[in-house]
Amino acid sequence: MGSNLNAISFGAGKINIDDIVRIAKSDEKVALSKDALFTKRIDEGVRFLDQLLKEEGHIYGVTTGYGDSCTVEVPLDLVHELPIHLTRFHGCGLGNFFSPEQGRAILVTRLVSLSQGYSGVSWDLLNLLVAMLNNNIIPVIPEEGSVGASGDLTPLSYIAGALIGERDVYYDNRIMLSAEAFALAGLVPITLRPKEGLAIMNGTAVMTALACTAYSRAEYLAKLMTRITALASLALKGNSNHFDDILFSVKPHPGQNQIAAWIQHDLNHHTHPRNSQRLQDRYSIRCAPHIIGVLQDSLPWLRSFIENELNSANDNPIIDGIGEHVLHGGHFYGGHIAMAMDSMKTCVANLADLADRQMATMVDVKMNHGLPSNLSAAKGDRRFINHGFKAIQIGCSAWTAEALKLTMPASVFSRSTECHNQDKVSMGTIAARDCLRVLQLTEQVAAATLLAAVQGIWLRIAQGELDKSSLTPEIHCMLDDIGSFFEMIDEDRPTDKLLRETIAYIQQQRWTLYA
Ligand SMILES: N[C@@H](Cc1ccc(O)cc1)C(=O)O
Repeated sequence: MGSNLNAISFGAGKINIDDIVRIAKSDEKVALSKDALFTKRIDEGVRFLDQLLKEEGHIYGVTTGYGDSCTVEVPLDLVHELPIHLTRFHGCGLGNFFSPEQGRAILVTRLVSLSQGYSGVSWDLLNLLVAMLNNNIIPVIPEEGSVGASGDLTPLSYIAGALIGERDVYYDNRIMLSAEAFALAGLVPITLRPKEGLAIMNGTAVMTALACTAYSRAEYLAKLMTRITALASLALKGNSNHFDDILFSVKPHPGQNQIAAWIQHDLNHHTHPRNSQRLQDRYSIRCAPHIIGVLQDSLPWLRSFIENELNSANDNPIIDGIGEHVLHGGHFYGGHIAMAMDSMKTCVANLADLADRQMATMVDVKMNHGLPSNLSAAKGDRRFINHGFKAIQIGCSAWTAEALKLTMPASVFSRSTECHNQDKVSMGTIAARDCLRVLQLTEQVAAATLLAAVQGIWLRIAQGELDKSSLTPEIHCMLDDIGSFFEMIDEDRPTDKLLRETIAYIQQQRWTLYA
């Protein structure tokens, strides 16, 4: 742990979205900070809780039942069993399991919160979390069962349960009991101290971790849809004046302007028309900066919501060991992440819709300015039996409809629960899961539209209507790269593998866009 000199450290300084995404995707090592104030906070939190227990014998969630059961006084000889019960009765998660990558993101996000030093947890607990990450022992966490406002209690119980050796983990490409994985890695499960079960579970780590990964995908999609729009405009012989910088200077949304400037650059457009003879393109090309710009302009506030939640102590009660206070509140309430995810999924689904409309325009001879029907590259008689992008375009309609359907906000579906103690909850984890699904569907539509636009450009070049030398080096480079795995569709063939490969490249953020 401490010996990892290059490891990113927790407990001093802010952690950002990119850190979480990077650590989730790799086996990058983590460590606890040696910062003096951080060390003092952890030491004093533990000391203060021990002292309170000795002197007053009464602390909520330590010597009482949980939530609505807080009026139940637990006899002192049973207090040490309470955290184990908390982890066990919340072991009722259902649905699919988060992937190892998502599990890593959740684990590290909980570590960021606990290492704020306001949760009263011990070094043993923090060290074991660090060791789990560094040995890649990742809890198998079910996706469903959190209302996102008593924290992600149920899914996070799978971290707490793993720490005491009782739940399944991913380790060494297998799923096994955490006790077994710990033994193989030379680690020992811990006994949770009073308050430690609550500290792990009573927070927003699941939704916040998912929000970090969603942010990274959405940020990339904004750039990718910008590039796809430029490619579609080239394929459609579009009007590059629509992205003119003087035009955009009169509407000052900075993100929208950025998108327009990127498209203008991609289209090699450097002149300003005195009075244009050109037709106006359909909105899915002409208004692309206005559509993608909504996401682009939202990214700063989305980042700030997510990173403030990430760098927060989001459990209850808050333990200020240095000042000697037990502070009761509701910091497990994930309202900011709920709103960020509900908003992000709306912005992203609009990109699916945008791409779907661009696709529809490119395949349709009534709108595509002289490209073949369904963008088929078949020639002569072969045209009669070949169908080009027809089924892919139908697929886009389906993926887009599904994405748009998922934009129903989750945050407005608060249910009063837990005997009306939790009578207003955030549903942030559902919002985050919806958002990830919308991202997946949108990446699918984007992959299809990207391939169609590239095929459209190749056809246009072959028809002698687009001069290759007029393209920017960046566009050349991307076309060449796509040509390395995508052959023009002339004779009908199944394209599912090609589409999956292209989606994977999008998710790996293969193309460096507008760096
Ligand atoms: N989130 C509750 C605690 C709680 C924990 C577990 C429960 O099952 C219910 C409530 C609080 O801090 O007030």
